[in-house]
Amino acid sequence: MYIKQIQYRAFRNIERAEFSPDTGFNVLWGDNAQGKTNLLEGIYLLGNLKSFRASRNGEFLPESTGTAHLSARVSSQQVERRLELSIVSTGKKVRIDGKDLRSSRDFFGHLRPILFSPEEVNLIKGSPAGRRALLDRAIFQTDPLYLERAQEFERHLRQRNLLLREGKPAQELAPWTEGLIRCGARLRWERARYLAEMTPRLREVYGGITDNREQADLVYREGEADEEALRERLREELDGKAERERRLGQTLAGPHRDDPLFLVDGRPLRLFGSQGQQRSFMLAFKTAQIMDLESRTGEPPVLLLDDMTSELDRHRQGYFFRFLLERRGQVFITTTDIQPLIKEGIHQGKFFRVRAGSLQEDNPERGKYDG
Ligand SMILES: Nc1ncnc2c1ncn2[C@@H]1O[C@H](COP(=O)(O)OP(=O)(O)OP(=O)(O)O)[C@@H](O)[C@H]1O
Repeated sequence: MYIKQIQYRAFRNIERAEFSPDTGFNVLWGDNAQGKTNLLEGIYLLGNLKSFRASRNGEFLPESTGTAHLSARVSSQQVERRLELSIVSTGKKVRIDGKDLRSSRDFFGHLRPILFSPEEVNLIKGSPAGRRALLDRAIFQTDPLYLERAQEFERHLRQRNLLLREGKPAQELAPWTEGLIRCGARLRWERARYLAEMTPRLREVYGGITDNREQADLVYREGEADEEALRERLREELDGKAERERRLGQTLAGPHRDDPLFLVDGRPLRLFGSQGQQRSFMLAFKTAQIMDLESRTGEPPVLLLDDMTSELDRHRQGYFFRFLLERRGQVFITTTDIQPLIKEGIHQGKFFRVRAGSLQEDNPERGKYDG
């Protein structure tokens, strides 16, 4: 899977930009606040319809008004498609090959970008919501329907919480409790199943980064069980908390309260992890995610690496760049300083200089490595 060509119009500080990326490495380099991350964000939006850093549509628009347009020609499994996204402050509209889509569901899966950004490392020590989001985003990349199932769960959760807050009697709550158990057990099952497949890879990669001096693990509840057993378990949890739920007016058990455990040598990183361990863990998580997605879809996903050099030391960078250089696949890397990338061997591909929201192809090292 790769982007053949991409266009931006009136998107953040990018008035108009258009480029044809390399099928391998693409380095977007320039000073701070020039628009490098905005360029990555545009790609991320074309894959996920949701940003990694903004929640309101208005934030994408210059002066918060007008319409932003993003479009890309994407090649996947030998099929080329044109993905288009228009954003106004009140919503988003999507088209594929010039046709309006009624549901965003049909938009997903044509471009699957995986992002590695420095801010994400903080999720490991932050609130459980961040760790859940990391896991949920990874699952959504493998199965876009996961989003719909998560939304269905949210709907039941909101309604059940409302009834709890209003102190409604048990019989009025019952259908929502049943729905919540059904949807909640399903989400737990999908999370456990995903992790059962990806954690062996994560352990292996983490071992590689630390020369097998440390062992990583990611534990989500008790692991995989069949859906029926998970339903029974959630029902018991809710029964046990019924009184407190009434008092507090909220649902106290379910996938929205779970906290996936990120462990090194059996100890939670959240409590005991050093900065270095958190970074290594995130690197291993992302690498395992890439490998997993690649084996499921049969083609490498598009990688977006936002300013990695600021976050990883030479050893970890070296490990990751060796992995990237060995695989096929399209990669977009932003940086203020290209020298460390060139030292790691990333001198093939295309270099784009980013200045005040515009970009120009410009390889400062051209010629040096030819032949
Ligand atoms: N909605 C918007 N309208 C106009 N300009 C915007 C909008 N949102 C962000 N910007 C501008 O985009 C620039 C930031 O771009 P970006 O975050 O891509 O920087 P960057 O090149 O990645 O920098 P750094 O290296 O510091 O991460 C800033 O100049 C900011 O003012």
